[in-house]
Amino acid sequence: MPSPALVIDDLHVAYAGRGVVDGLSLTAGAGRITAVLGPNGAGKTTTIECAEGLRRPDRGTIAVLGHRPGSDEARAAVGVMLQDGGLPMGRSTRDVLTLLARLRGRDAGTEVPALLERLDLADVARTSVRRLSGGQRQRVALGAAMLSEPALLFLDEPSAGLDPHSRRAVWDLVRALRDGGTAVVLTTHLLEEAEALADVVHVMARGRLVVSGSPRELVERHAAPDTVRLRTAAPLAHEAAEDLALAVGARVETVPAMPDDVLVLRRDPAPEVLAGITSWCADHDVRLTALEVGGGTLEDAYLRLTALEATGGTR
Ligand SMILES: Nc1ncnc2c1ncn2[C@@H]1O[C@H](COP(=O)(O)OP(=O)(O)OP(=O)(O)O)[C@@H](O)[C@H]1O
Repeated sequence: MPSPALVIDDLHVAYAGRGVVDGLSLTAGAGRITAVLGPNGAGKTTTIECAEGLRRPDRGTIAVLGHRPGSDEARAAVGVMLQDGGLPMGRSTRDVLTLLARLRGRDAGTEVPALLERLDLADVARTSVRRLSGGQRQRVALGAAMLSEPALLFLDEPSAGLDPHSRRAVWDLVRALRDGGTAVVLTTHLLEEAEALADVVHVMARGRLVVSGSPRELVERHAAPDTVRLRTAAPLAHEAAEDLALAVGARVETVPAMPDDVLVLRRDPAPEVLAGITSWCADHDVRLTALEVGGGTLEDAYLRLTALEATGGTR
């Protein structure tokens, strides 16, 4: 078996004496999408910056295709999806991609128009990056990363802020890179994105690895099997969610914080429980917009794993 494209072994990083990465070890393989997940402040960015050679670890080793991060060999092999700041704002979409293609000695005349089509950017080929929408810029950044054909590509929330069509287009491109043999390392807070893309997920919390596995393994091992997920036209307040749970003998797992969030209840989804939920909603003038039962999602597994970590619990 070929050795992994990225090997992180016993990484330690402290800022002003405060440890933020604490003995982290993980790998990412060629031809695989590896997602690194974790709450804000878990140490994901710090870890990735060490792997990119932008930050020196205090302890531990990192090998990028066998090379030290930041070395010429590692730099030649690594691609990073630049966020807004890295793109030349005054140049047109086509110019940016053409310049990069030429720098890499590629056939810009053929490849750039094809890439613009693929990224759904043909209509804004002549528009300056400054005038593009956030989602369009995101796609230019991904196109730029693709042109460099890296062996190891770091992506930070590649579909953040994109509409659903563009998000799916970006996911297809990321999968195509993976299928071409690139080792893709993805950090994201969008669990749906990790579930759709990742072959392997590493969950971090407080600078440590909590668990690793495929999305399916994590769901099977860590998501609650008896789950009822419901969405309402307006998010339910905490007390209302507790009242509903009490009415049907369930436990509140997650309360919605944002308009599109789901309320997750722990309960065997027996017919009388579902009937109880709908009649509670009718009695309280609450409009149900979605009701799902059964096996959990990666989001359920993640929320349970990171909640356990926060309270120091065991799995
Ligand atoms: N340059 C720095 N100086 C001091 N502390 C820092 C610095 N960079 C990051 N930190 C701290 O290190 C911890 C880990 O930060 P990091 O950005 O790696 O987390 P993260 O998992 O990427 O979080 P997020 O999901 O919010 O991006 C945080 O507590 C952060 O405040």
